[in-house]
Parts: sequence; C-alpha cells; structure tokens
Amino acid sequence: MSSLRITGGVPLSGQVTVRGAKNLVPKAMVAALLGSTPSVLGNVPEIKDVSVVTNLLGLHGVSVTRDGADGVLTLDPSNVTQARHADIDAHAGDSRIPILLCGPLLHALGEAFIPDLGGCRIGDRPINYHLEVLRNFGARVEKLESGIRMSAPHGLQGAKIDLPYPSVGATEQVLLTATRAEGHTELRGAATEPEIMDLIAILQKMGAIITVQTDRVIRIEGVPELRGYKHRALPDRIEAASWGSAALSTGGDIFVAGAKQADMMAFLNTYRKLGGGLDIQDEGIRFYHPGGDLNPLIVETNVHPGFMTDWQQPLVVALTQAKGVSIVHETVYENRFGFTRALNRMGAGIQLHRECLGSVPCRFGQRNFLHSAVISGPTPLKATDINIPDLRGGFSHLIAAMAADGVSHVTGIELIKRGYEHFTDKLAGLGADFDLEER
Ligand SMILES: CC(=O)N[C@H]1[C@@H](OP(=O)(O)OP(=O)(O)OC[C@H]2O[C@@H](n3ccc(=O)[nH]c3=O)[C@H](O)[C@@H]2O)O[C@H](CO)[C@@H](O)[C@@H]1O
Ligand SMILES: C=C(OP(=O)(O)O)C(=O)O
Repeated sequence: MSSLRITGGVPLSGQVTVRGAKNLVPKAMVAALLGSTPSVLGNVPEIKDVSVVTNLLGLHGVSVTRDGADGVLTLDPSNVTQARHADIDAHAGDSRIPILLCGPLLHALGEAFIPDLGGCRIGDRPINYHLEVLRNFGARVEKLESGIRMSAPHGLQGAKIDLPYPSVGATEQVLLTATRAEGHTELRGAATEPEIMDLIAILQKMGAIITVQTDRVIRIEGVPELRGYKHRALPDRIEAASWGSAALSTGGDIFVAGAKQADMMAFLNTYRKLGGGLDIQDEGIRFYHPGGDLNPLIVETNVHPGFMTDWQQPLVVALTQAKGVSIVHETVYENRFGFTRALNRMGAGIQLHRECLGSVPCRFGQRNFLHSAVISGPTPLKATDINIPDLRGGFSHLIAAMAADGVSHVTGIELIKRGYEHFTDKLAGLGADFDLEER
C-alpha cells in the first residue's frame, strides 16, 4: 500500500500529456473479440482498467501484446475459448467493463460468464438495462451467487430497444451485441458521448453498419462477420479537465497536451465562466489561473453534450475558491458528493441537499439522495489526512491537498491508478511537493 505525504501551497505549473480515454480504451479492447483477425489499438495508457481487461481477455484466449512506451496494443482473437469461472471470479469488483464482454462472448462461444462488477461507488449502479438489452437480443440470463451466466442457444437476433435513460454502458452493450446479431436493431434513448462515437468508428472499421440519427436514435444492421481494426483511441477528456481544475485550484498554469476542444465544450464554457484562463491550441489546451477572484457558478451534471458527471468532483475544489455561493446539481449519480466531507474538514463550506437545486428536476428529486451541493467561498484550505473514496473524488482530494496550507497524508491512492496514468510522475513534473511512502 502506498500513500502520499503532500505539502500544499505550491501552484501546479508545467505540461502533462493525456493519452487514450479510460472510458473508451477498455471497450475498444472488448470490441477486438468481435473480429476474425487481430486488431491494433494505439494511444493506450498504462492504467489499471486496461490491465484488468487485458487479463480478462487473456483468460478467454485473446492474446494481448503491448508495444512499449508507444502504447500500441495488438489483440488477437483467433483462439477465443471459455474461461474458468474461478479465474473470472478473481476479477470481481475490479471494474465495470466485464458486463460488456457478454455480447461478443455470446457471438463467439454461445455462452458467457461475468463476475460481479466494480467501478466507483457513487450510487447503486444497477445493471438492469444491460440485462434487459441482452434478453431482447435473445440471451438467457441466469444470476448466480457470484456473477452472471448467459447463453444464446438460438443465436442473437436484432431487437427494438428503448432505454429509459441514456446510459453509456447500456448503449455500448447494444452496439457490441447488435453489430453481429442477425437482422436490424433500433436503439432509442441512446447515449452519444464522444467515447461512444469513437467505439462506433472502431466498429465501422471492423465492417459494421451503424447509423446515428438525431434524437438519440441509433440503427444497426447486423453483419455475419467483422474483421480486426486499426485505431488510435481518442484522448481522455476527463483527465484533461481534472488537470484544468488542478491548475485553477492551486493558482497554477498547466498545458494539457492531447486535450481535444471538441469533446470538452461544456467543461471549457464552465471553466471560462468560473474565471479560469484558457488557451486552446491544436496540440492541447492551456488551463491557468489568471489572478483575481473566481466567480461563483451554477453547474448541473448531465449526459453528453451536457457537463459530464466525471468532471464534477475535481471542479468542486476550484469552486471552493470562488467568491460567493455556487451550486452543483448532480443528475447522473445519486450519491456522488461523499468526497465533500473531507473537503469540509479542510475548511471548505459545502452543504448537501436532497432537493434538485437546478433548473431541471432530475430522477433523484423526490427521493432521499443528497445530490445537490451549495458551496460558499472562498475558503482557505488547510491540510488533513484523507483516505481516497473513489477515482474522481480521490483526484479532487489530491488537488485540495496540493492547494492546502500544511502537510496532508493521502492513503488509498491505488484507486487513482484506475484512470490517471503515471499521476505521481505528472505531479512531480508540475512542481508538486510530495513524498511517496510505501507501507
Ligand atoms: C467505464 C465507463 O465508461 N464509465 C463511465 C460510464 O459509466 P456507466 O456506463 O456505468 O454509466 P451509465 O451511463 O450507464 O449510468 C448512468 C445512470 O444510469 C443508471 N443505470 C445504468 C445502467 C443500468 O443498467 N441501470 C441504470 O439505472 C446508473 O445508475 C446511472 O444513474 O458513464 C458514466 C456517465 O457518463 C461515467 O460517469 C463513467 O465514468
Ligand atoms: C465513474 C467512473 O468510472 P467507472 O464507471 O469505471 O467507475 C469515472 O471514470 O469517473
């Protein structure tokens, strides 16, 4: 177990590079299972979610080789085979990706077994849409004491699906299952995040026929065979925004090489309204604190093209430094403000409310979830000891400790490795004052 001893008060300044998106790369790896020939995926970061999927694919006979520092993966699905349940179970709780193996494994083997899912604990995170989607395609689903077993004795057939909420994972489930299902699929209520569009681009390279219409409708014409792809993963817009929030919270200046403007429009608008400085270039984006007061804001998280929920937690640290009262209404997850307790211990003034404090009532409004935050600022932050709760909440704690006066001890930093590549090297390169302690 490693922890960080952080001496705060140093503005983070310099350059970091972001590589392929955590929320695309593991899914692109799963898509390789659908091909009859090897796939080549570039711009792959060294993060835990990639190793988890590498292991899971390996258990199913897919060879995954990595070409050193360039981050190029070659995935060869020519010997796909059923994995032992016990080996798969060893990955229970590691990430949310295993559920996406179902469609490709059902096509390849006629059956699939997946472990209990992991991912950040920021809400209940049910998988009812996924299971319903798979049943619609003709899969038999059996919940076991641990994990889920599926079979498709009569193959998978195209279906009409209407998602009650534009779920990213359920949309990907449909895409990864429908492309090789027999006949046509119509998906209504689809999510349209940039990572989904990149997955669609990959599937099209493999030979799939997918039409994205307006109003969240996606049509897929099933094809009997797909081939391997060659693709460079789109950059990680969540990591890019996290560094932007780090620059603002610490009074620093960070150039994020690889950050792509088109995928970050909602974040960039919010950042500018807050008073953050931006210099948008082809090679990346410079995020900086221009001096003076930051402005309080009302932010509502939403599905794309709205303000992404995964941007919320790091940005809240910057909002503690804005002059006045800010409101953040979290409409994607019911329980994503637990990280604010540590910020309050550090001196922040954040109150949580059950009501929808935004312009649109959300799914959580009439229920018992503390899903709106009122943040009064500016509040100087002082150091404390923190145990990281989840990926983005953890990054926000790191930023807060970097901004705070004094020495903080931060434990649980393994969680950060799920989505931030080489983050301690990057922090060191930005001038952060910290020691890595191994226990
Ligand atoms: C690995 C990955 O890509 N993770 C991202 C993905 O998560 P993930 O794909 O898990 O998120 P979803 O878009 O599916 O979840 C959105 C909402 O739908 C609900 N829901 C979802 C599925 C289901 O079967 N039933 C159900 O009720 C969830 O509880 C949540 O309230 O999109 C989220 C929303 O942009 C991001 O925060 C995550 O970083
Ligand atoms: C919620 C997140 O990821 P996951 O779905 O993998 O838990 C995230 O990346 O912030």
